[in-house]
Amino acid sequence: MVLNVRDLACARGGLPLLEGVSFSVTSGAALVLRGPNGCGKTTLLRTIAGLQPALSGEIDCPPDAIAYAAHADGIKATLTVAENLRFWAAIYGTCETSTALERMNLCALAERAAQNLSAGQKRRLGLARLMVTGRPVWVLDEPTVSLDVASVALFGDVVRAHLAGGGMAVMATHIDLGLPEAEILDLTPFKARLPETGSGDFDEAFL
Ligand SMILES: Nc1ncnc2c1ncn2[C@@H]1O[C@H](COP(=O)(O)OP(=O)(O)OP(=O)(O)O)[C@@H](O)[C@H]1O
Repeated sequence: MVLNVRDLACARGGLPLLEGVSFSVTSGAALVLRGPNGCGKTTLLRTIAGLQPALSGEIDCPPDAIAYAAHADGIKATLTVAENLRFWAAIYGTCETSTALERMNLCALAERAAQNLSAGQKRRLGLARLMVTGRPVWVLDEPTVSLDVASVALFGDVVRAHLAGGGMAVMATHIDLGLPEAEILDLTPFKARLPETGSGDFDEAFL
């Protein structure tokens, strides 16, 4: 399987952010998006995940191949940890949740309501969800926020195992996940040019 992105342009709030973005990710590979705050990493990931349309360009990947993990963990507050994973497994038509519990160190918390988890524990549960989707393309937006050093290492192992099993990952992260083989794509050169207004830098100063 290959995720192909060709000459993609995307916008947020009606403002073009990125243009001319092209890359390919194949099974077993990871791509890390880099760039300053506000450059459009989240916007690009949302576009790839199908949550918003591209301005132009192509994304070649079956939509049901993608599992997206956003800033919000997407967990059900009143369900327990185990119930959350069973809920997601049912949504995605899979059934095995024990591996995700184990690999994200959630076994001891399995019967705790998600609303009573700490921020890092919630994040571990949100990331465990990826494992029960059974989907090969993981699109990850700052997956390590709130995670301590041990949990970052745990998640790095999970991503490595996903890649070794033929999956792939596209992620925005400022943290080293311990994936030396991951390609880095700096989005800075793909900043969209502002529409011609005739007044140049004056308008840009207010955008
Ligand atoms: N809902 C929104 N409506 C309008 N503009 C938005 C919205 N969300 C984000 N933006 C703007 O779009 C631009 C790109 O935001 P985006 O979240 O994609 O950047 P980012 O590269 O992921 O940033 P960071 O590294 O801070 O997470 C920013 O200038 C931001 O203020």
